[in-house]
Amino acid sequence: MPYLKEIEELFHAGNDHPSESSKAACLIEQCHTAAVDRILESEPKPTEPVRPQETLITPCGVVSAAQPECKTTKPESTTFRTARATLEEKANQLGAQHLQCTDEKFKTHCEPIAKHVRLAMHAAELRRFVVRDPVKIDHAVSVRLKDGRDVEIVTRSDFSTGLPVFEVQDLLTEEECAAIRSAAPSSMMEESLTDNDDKGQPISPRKAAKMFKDLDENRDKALDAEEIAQFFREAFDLVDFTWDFLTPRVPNLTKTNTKVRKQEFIATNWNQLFADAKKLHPEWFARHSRQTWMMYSEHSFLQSVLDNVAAVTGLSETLVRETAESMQVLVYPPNGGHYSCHHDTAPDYPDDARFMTVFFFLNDVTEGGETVLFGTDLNGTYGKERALQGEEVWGEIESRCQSVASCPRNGTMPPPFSTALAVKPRRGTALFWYNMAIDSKGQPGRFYWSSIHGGCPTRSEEKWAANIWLHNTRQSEEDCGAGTLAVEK
Ligand SMILES: O=C(O)CCC(=O)C(=O)O
Ligand SMILES: [Fe+2]
Repeated sequence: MPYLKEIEELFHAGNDHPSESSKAACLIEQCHTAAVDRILESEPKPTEPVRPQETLITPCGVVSAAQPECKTTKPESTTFRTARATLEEKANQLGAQHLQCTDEKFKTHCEPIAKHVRLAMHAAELRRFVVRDPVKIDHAVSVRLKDGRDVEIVTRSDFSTGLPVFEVQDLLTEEECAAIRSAAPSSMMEESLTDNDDKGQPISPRKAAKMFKDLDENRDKALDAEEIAQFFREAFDLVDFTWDFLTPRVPNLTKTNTKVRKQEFIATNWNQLFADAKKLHPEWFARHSRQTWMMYSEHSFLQSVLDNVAAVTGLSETLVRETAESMQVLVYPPNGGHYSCHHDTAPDYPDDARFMTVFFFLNDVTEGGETVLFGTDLNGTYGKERALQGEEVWGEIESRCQSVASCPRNGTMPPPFSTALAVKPRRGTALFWYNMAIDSKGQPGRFYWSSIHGGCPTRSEEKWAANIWLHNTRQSEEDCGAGTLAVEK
């Protein structure tokens, strides 16, 4: 038993521990280490192949300015840590404080633990989050899908331009696009923005007075244009408007008198104003689209779509199935259907965040409807530092990209987004990007503010699209997840 000798040696090496208890602790530690080492050597390869390393980066494998926490080139393996934690836990359960690492004790205590660890390690390996190495813009890698088709994964943006973004043409077949569209008829879809229930009804004076007080942040007893804009954004998802639209609807408001006092605030029928805006200017709202969700359990053909997501992202099929939210299908009406710039996840919910976005175009759109990654900067105009900034910088960028005026006009992006990546919808193409970094523990961690993006207004055609979001935690089937594969018997 080679490991026993090793344990003995290690025990001698740790013998200078002063007290009996720390000696025992040391012994257990060594015992664990030896067991884990042994398992690492004998561990059979997982049944599901792990993707080739050169196309992937592990949490700290590629050191980049966008990942300052990843300074080491050789991080401690997550697998090892998980295995160790499992051992520790099991050892404690077995009352391991008094465990002697004799051959027999090793057999009775460490071996069963080892078996457990082997399973844990396999599971850990399959659940390793990896970020695809973007290499550089236009870098292309070919991947064979399960159905034998070859697709190319092309880097459209990398860390130096703000965010790794990849494009895969024809990841969905024509038939898959058609099947998704017919399974989700637009008539059955819901408005993406929940409608205001009090259509046209005035707000009661008491409620209005309270709202006014909350909105008057600078306490000058009047709402200025910025405070009104914030009110519209928060209450109605109205992210854009013109003064000309407001003046006939708000008493005493003119081109020169741009403040709304309490009396006028109470006298204005804000719900009517909102209803008018909805009818006359849908492009002013945060989004104008309809949507529905498709459960993987109800549409079996989507399982192979998930497998293809695994193939191109480099994540295991297990991880993709466990972390995928149901597919969200979207349809944007012609003439102004859009989704203003936003993040798909928020820094405030690190415990269950949408780690990755995989976005599919389900039809060709000849004009308009581009997906724009507003946080990217393909010419490096703003420098790498911008991607590392927090809310102070990105809050300002977000307020600038919310209006549809930030979208391409005649094929070019207006400043200050002239160098942002804009992708034209093409049937079957998938775009994917990361909403958060993988931290040094191999887990999704720091939020990427630069993942801000949006869907630009449609022109004469409608636009169909779908999202598969991969979370940083397992999604239960009721929560839309795709379920677990029986790989860890
Ligand atoms: O339609 C697009 O291009 C973007 C949609 C989007 O960002 C979303 O659904 O979260
Ligand atoms: Fe989005």
